[in-house]
Amino acid sequence: MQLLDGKIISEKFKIKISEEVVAMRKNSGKQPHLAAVLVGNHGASETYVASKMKNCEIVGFKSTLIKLENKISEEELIKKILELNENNDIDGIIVQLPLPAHINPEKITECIDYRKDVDGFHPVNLGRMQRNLSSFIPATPYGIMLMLEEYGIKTEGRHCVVVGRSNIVGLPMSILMARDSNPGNCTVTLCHIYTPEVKLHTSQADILIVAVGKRNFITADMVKPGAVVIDVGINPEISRQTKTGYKLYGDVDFDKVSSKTSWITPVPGGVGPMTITALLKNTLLAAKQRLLYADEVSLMA
Ligand SMILES: Nc1nc2c(c(=O)[nH]1)N[C@@H](CN(C=O)c1ccc(C(=O)N[C@@H](CCC(=O)O)C(=O)O)cc1)CN2
Repeated sequence: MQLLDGKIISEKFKIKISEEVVAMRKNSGKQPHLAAVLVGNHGASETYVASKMKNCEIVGFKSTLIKLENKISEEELIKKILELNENNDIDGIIVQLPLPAHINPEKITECIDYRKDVDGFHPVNLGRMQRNLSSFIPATPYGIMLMLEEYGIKTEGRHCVVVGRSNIVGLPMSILMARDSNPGNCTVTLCHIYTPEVKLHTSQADILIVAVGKRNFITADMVKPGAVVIDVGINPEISRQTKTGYKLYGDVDFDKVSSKTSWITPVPGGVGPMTITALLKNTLLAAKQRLLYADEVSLMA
């Protein structure tokens, strides 16, 4: 078993991004700028957004955090996003998920200018991605693709099983792995938490990607010997010893599964850091596109 180390890979990518930012600033005076909208006081979201802002600083981006109250109306939030769309200094916009229950995330996603949608959640980006056209790819699946590429994992002709069909991870992941690309060109099965006898599918996977948000969902008997296992789950649990603080667990029973695999991601330190790095790459791309095609209607080639 070998570890797919997201921490190491993400550091390598961040060095490359920083170098590109230095060159961009020197040649054009432009500095990529990410705006993050955080609604309410969701603890984990606050941590993730803080990490995004810190990483922007590390690679030399500008960043703006817009913190809004939990009780903000959908209309007010849309108004805020439309202002960010119009702000010429901002290249990328993200709205941290989940949103409070009274706000429809689909409606919010569609309000973001797709040319600034560095989360890649807008239907235009999803459609373009499915057609293998230039687009922003959702950060977690993009981070996984970068990791597979970096470690030289062969995907072509292999059977990839994705468990979890969310719009931000499972669904786009299944599209990317099926696309005519490298990584990609897999035979893909997309399962979800209600798929009957999910083990019948997972145990046939050469590449198993799991994003269901349930600790120990994948046990050793569900994994094919020699499989590549990518664990997207982040499940915090209070430490049993200290009863204070928490430890993070994935969706895969790492201790029992890892010895059966050829490659596996740890949690933490696997997919999570790559998610942030992929967002930085998307923001840099947005800034480059805006610089190149400042007066064009469409920014995508
Ligand atoms: N607008 C978005 N909302 C959400 C996304 C997203 O891509 N865009 N994804 C997730 C959360 N997420 C990013 O926002 C995210 C999750 C985890 C990590 C990460 O670095 N995890 C670390 C552990 C961090 C910790 O100690 O808590 C790891 O796995 O090593 C980064 C980003 C939902 N919402």
